[in-house]
Amino acid sequence: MVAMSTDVLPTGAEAPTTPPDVRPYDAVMLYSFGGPDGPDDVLPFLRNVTAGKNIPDERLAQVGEHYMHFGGASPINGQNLALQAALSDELRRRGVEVPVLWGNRNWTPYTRDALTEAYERGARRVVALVTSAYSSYSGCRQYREDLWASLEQVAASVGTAEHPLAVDKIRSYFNTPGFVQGNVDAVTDAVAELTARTGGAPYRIVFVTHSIPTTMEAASVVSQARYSEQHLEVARLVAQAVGERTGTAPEWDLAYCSRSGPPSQPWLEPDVNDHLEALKAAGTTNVVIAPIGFVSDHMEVVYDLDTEALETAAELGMTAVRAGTVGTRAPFVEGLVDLILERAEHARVRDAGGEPGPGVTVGGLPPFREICAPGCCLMRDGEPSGRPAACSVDPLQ
Ligand SMILES: CC1=C(CCC(=O)O)c2cc3nc(cc4[nH]c(cc5[nH]c(cc1n2)c(C)c5CCC(=O)O)c(CCC(=O)O)c4C)C(CCC(=O)O)=C3C
Ligand SMILES: [Fe+2]
Repeated sequence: MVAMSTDVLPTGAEAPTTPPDVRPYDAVMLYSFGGPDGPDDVLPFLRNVTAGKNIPDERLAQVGEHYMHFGGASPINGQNLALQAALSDELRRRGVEVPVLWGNRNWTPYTRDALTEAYERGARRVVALVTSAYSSYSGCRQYREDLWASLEQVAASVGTAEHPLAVDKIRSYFNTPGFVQGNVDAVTDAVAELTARTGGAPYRIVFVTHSIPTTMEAASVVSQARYSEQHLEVARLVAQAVGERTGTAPEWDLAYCSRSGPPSQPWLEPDVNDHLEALKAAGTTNVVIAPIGFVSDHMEVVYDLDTEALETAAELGMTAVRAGTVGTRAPFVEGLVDLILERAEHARVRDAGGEPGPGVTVGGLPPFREICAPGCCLMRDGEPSGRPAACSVDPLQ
């Protein structure tokens, strides 16, 4: 006689599928930077971005000019609409019923309007997904400060003393499988294109991100690894995976774009243009430029890289291919949905008085905090910002 087991499903049977649980959240907010939709928006947008900051008029005129090359419209809004649709589709595919809203810090649709709409539609608990994968003042805390200010505005407009809805934030996701895989796929495609153009000559990968002041870099260490270390980790993982896929071991570097601020203020270097020059002088002629610092083809990518850096490379006689950004690539979108569901599970555990397990990561750095530590990313240019920030242990720290 063979003992029959009743607690094991017979081979080939489908497990009953219950959709993943997104509770306690009743809305997702894609939370982005914003950008102008046309020439008349450019100046007011730049005034929003630079309010209270020490950016010389000269630099503003220069950046305004970059937008004018593209009809006065930033590509970022269309890219966010596409990501919003892709996230909605992926959530629906998994059977998760939750609206995906979109709110920006610096242009319409503004965060306060997205949150007011969410409130009016009955949402009380929202999970925010920032369109920046890395932690620093610019990529994390500034979003949290603007979120706090937006929640104050929503409270004022609906007439409550307390914030009428609670917003949690998805952790910085640079070291998660979907973001890294999306970049591996994008760089692999670029290597294939470069190889087709050069006949397989040796090449180098120049990873690029947004430069920040060195004071902001130093303050980003509170977030578990500095801004530059976060990028070096992604670069290492991507170069290694691309090497495995292509049967090469590509050499690589990390360079920076889009610096602003007065020349006297140190920012992270080398600038990508200077770096291409140095590489050429040292004998490199073929490069893939991989903008791992950006989740889609923002103005920094289409202007500072596609216009300026590719021009520099051409002047130097180099063959350069700019790799895509993760955009709406499937591994990235699926990874973001995994993060939304992970955050929901962690919120349920905390609500029940428990301590959630660690989030999923790749590589050697820890999962970044979901609830920011006191003083996290506090400095922009050497001074504490002095503004309350949402999604932290204490909004005033
Ligand atoms: C780290 C970082 C990210 C990545 C994280 C993230 O994605 O959020 C980012 C994103 C973006 N930055 C953007 C635009 C601008 N950033 C500026 C100014 C600054 N950025 C900084 C850093 C970052 N910025 C810093 C340290 C400054 C100096 C002033 C300050 O301390 O804040 C200025 C003012 C003019 C200038 O100085 O260039 C503009 C117009 C856009 C929209 C682009 C589009 O339209 O496609 C996006 C996505
Ligand atoms: Fe910026």
